[in-house]
This record gives sequence, C-alpha cells and structure tokens, in this order.
Amino acid sequence: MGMTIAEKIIAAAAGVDYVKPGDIHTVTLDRMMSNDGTTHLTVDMYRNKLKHPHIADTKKMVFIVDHNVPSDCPKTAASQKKMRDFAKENNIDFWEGKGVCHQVMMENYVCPGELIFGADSHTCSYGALGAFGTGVGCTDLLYGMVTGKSWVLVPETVKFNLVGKLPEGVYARDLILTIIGTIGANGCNYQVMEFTGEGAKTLSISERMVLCNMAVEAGAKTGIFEPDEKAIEYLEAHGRKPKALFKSDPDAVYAREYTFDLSKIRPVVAKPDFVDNLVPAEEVRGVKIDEAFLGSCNNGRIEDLRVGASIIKGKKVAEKVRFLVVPASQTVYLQALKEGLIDTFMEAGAIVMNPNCSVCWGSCQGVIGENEVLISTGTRNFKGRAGHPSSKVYLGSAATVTASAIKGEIALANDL
Ligand SMILES: CC(C)[C@H](C(=O)O)[C@@H](O)C(=O)O
Ligand code: SF4
Repeated sequence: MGMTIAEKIIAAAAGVDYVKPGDIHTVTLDRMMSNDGTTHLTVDMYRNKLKHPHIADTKKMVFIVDHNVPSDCPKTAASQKKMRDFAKENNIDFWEGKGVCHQVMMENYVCPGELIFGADSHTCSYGALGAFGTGVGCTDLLYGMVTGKSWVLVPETVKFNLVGKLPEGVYARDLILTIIGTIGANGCNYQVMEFTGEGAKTLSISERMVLCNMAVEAGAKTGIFEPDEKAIEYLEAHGRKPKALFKSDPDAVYAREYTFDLSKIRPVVAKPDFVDNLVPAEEVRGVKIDEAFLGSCNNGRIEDLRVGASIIKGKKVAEKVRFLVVPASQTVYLQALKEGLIDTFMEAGAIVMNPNCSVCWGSCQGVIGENEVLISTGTRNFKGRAGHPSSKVYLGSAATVTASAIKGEIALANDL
C-alpha cells in the first residue's frame, strides 16, 4: 500500500521502508529548535536532573530568542541569559532578535524531507517546504537533545484538495481561517493536514507557510505540502539542498478528504475567543478597536507588509488606535526598508517594531488592557491571549487588519 509524504518522512527518519498510521517508531531527528518560551526549563532539567548530561549532536540544535526580545523584565532577562550561556558553552546555534523562530528556521535551516521537532506548537510551519515539523514539550526536546532520537506515533493524514485560485484581495490567511472554521478547532486532532491539488501549486512558499503554520489550530500534528519547483527555488535562493523530495503515492491512504475552491474564499474574521469562531468579515464590520497588529510567524512576511503598505499608503492610522507593524525577521525588515514600506507605515502613524512575537504572544510588547479590542494577524485569539482577560482578539488578514487600523473599527480594504 502507498504512503503519504508525511509517512515517508517518518519512515526515512525511522530507517524503515514502510510505516502506517498507528505504528510507533523510534526516529532520528534532523533538527531541534527551542525558543525563549521554554528553553530555560530544558536547561534546568539538563543541569539538575540528568546523571550524564550530554548533547547527541550540537549541530542539530538551534536556540532562538524571539518571544520577549529585547527582554521586558529581570525575570525574562535571567532566563534568556541562561539560554544564551548554555548555547555558548555547548556550541549551539543561537539567534537573538533576528526574527520569530519559525521564520528564522525557514530562512536558514528547514529542508524538504526532514523531521524537525521544536519546543513550540507552530513548528508545523515547516511543511511549507515539505518537511515534517511538529511541536513538542521541553521534556521531549531534552530527550531529543540528549539522544538525537525520539518516537512518533504515525498520524493519519487528511487530504485538503485545493482547487482554483484566490481572488484579488483575498489571502491565504482567509483560506486557512476558513478551513479551520469549517472543520473546527479539533477538526484534525493528531492528524496531518496535507494540502495538495492545482490550487496548492498556485500558492507561494510564504502562503504555504500561512496554511501549515495554523494547522495546529485545527489540532493537527503538522501541515504539509509536497515540495515542488517553488520549494526548490526557495531552497536554492537560501543556499540549501533538500534532504529528500518525497511525494504522496497515488494509492496512499487518507483518513478523510476535503475540497476547497480557492476562488470562493472571501475575507473572514475569527471572533473572540476561538480560532474557529469564524464569520464573514462584513459581519463584524464596525466593531471598535484599540489596537491593530500586523506581524507574527503567520503573517509578518514581506508579502504581508506589502499588502498592508499598499492599503495604508497616503492614509493615516485612526486617532487613538495603535497600529503595530512587526516584521517577522530582520531579513523581512531590511527588505521592507528597501522597498520603502517602513516609511509608508511610519508616515501613516504606525509603530514599527523590532522582529519578535510581539502581541501575538501577549506578554511582551503591545499588551492590551481591560476591555480593549485588538485585531490581529497573529495565530490565536484565546481569552487573555493578548493581555487582560477581559480584552478581545479578532483575527483577520493583513488587509483587514490594516483597513481596520485606518478606520478605527473592523473594516474591509474595500470600505476605504
Ligand atoms: C511560547 C510557546 C511555547 C508557544 C507555543 O508553543 O506555541 C507560543 O509560541 C504560542 O504561540 O503560544
Ligand atoms: S509569533 Fe505568535 S504563534 Fe508565532 S511563535 Fe510567536 S507567539 Fe507563537
């Protein structure tokens, strides 16, 4: 019987010819990523709990300070110092302030065919390049770091057959929110979301990352695309080569199949406090906002900043609204500078910030207060995600977020 791309990656990592859903395999990890959300805990366990502390292969480890950078309080500074010192002592690749971890990983490490564990739930983003990335807790990360191995219960795969093309003014962000709104926040629990079909081919690597990144918001173990010419082009532009270019077999077995016609997707918004609390954007038009956020590993790339800048050019951010623009990495930031996008945002009154998780994470910059309302391109809108428990987060595309920043209330780009 055939295998899906995800099954082939696991089989290769397990050193076997064939795996099927439900099997448990010991796997050799290609890479492990850990950020300032939990690395201090991993370091503490490594130092205090292990009898024979040891790192299997330091070259496979990447530490990234991105969530609270620059540090926002003495406690954060101390845990980041722990991470920094440990990376230095053990010769681990260390990034600080260079960008949100998943963006840094995509720009510098991820290769098709790899199995990557990250101590962050949105590690599933790496499927945009045909890698199997998944989030683990810091105990599993520690085990992987010490042994170079871990285990995988082979997940079932769900096929998302994408047809057609996204209309003008509608984005991959609207598509993934629509998919999650349709299947529900538990719609693919512990399954792989494989995006395929002619429509999938039309999407750029950045757009594929938007889809895979939010797979975990449907409960999925990962999201994945077959690597094609676009993936190879991206890799070559970043000076890397694939580990393996797997494709799903024609007789691969899927748990379920869905078809989404991209041409039918419209601007949508996820209302508080769940990602699948989805409505057409028109339905929340006019909801007053206090802050708008354009950034995150989901939607802070150059393509997203271009969309925002093209909408706000020559216009102003509404009075009393904070519009935070946070490029997902320094590479994105520098490109935005070159293209004049940063000038455009600043002239409009936006607050342009250093690359980090910002208010997507809600514990560093831009935290919102009691009863405040945020419209965001971040990944989550759970209660209190962006600050005070009474505050509210709406999720929308870069276009909807920017239009809302201009109007001071939720708006569509066409309303301007
Ligand atoms: C801090 C980190 C562990 C967390 C995650 O796992 O996703 C964060 O990035 C988030 O988006 O909530
Ligand atoms: S940008 Fe948001 S979703 Fe992405 S890693 Fe940071 S906190 Fe998590």
